Amino acid sequence: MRHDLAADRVRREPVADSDATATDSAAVSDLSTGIGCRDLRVHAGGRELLSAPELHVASGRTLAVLGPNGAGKSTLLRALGLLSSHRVSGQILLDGRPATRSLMRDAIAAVLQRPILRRGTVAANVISGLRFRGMSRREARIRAWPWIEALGLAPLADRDARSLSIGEAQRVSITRALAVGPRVLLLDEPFSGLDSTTRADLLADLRAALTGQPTATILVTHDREEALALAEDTALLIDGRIRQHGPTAQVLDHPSDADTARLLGYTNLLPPALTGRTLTLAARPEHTQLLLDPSDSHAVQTDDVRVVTGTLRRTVALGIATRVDVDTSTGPLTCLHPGDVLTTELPPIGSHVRVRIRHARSLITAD
Ligand SMILES: Nc1ncnc2c1ncn2[C@@H]1O[C@H](COP(=O)(O)OP(=O)(O)OP(=O)(O)O)[C@@H](O)[C@H]1O
Repeated sequence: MRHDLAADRVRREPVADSDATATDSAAVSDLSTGIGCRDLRVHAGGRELLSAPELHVASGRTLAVLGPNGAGKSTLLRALGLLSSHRVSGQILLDGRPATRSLMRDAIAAVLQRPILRRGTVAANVISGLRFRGMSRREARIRAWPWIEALGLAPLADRDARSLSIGEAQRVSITRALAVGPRVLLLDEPFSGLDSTTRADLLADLRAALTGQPTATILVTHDREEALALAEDTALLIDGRIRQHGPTAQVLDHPSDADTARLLGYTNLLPPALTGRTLTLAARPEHTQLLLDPSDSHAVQTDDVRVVTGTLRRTVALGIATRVDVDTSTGPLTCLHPGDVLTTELPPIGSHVRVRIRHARSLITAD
């Protein structure tokens, strides 16, 4: 099925060639395909919302733009798609050339946080994107049907779109976007309102559907799991600036400073005064654990393991884990023990305790 879809897309989009679908590192630097920008700046309300000196997503690749609320993720997406109502300067590139509104309109499809469906059936909604681009009803149906099947919507094809659950509606919205064969797919937090199972299924189906397609995809999200599931590359956006950009697994596991550490779940910051190291370290709570046995051999410090001391402040049973908060001389630490830790195993609140930290990452700045 996906092979047919890919072949079909190449027939419709002569600009796409086999190089454009490559997923090796060469594709990352291929500036002649996909979407990108140079010296992009966005201003509104008398301040700069975004500054992106350079960003590029090649055809066949997916970039996740990960950032906290208000970081400028939607601002970036809208500016790249020439959809912004703000003051935008700089250059937007489409397949290596300066983009115009009409070129961009033909090239992109967007999926937003809340699916917007028209009246009519699921099938009518999916083909509406193609109809909007001037295709006859018959041809649009022929083009759209493989996507309806690939995204598992065939059993719902004749259902009234207004009767769908939010997860089903978002699936329709994504299928409609894929069916037009966009050269650029912009996804603005499309999974954020979905329960975890629905979200995981849709992410997996979308990833499979995009594989082999000459589409440059940008996913805006604040969720690390979504970035991991969908994107080969990730950019971390904080306060309107791209702080890190690279292969997803590498970016997610190597925060460079305190802000990116917090964004990536490395919420325990350990200053040099606490660890004796020259740089601040950052660690995830799940890699930070109370040493329950005073003679524990795991207490040995190595390059990868630090042991620090503090005072036990509180414990919270979370069902799948037990959270233990410890106050150190330089600030609080959060430990996460898998499963239930019996309260009888824990020292009393206020006790002097030792905490073992593994997989800590050095931050470039000592903040
Ligand atoms: N018209 C405007 N005038 C002034 N500031 C604005 C305007 N529109 C947006 N902003 C600000 O721009 C910043 C970035 O907003 P944006 O919606 O791009 O963030 P985001 O990362 O997508 O956030 P979220 O995850 O909450 O959707 C925010 O601080 C927002 O308040």
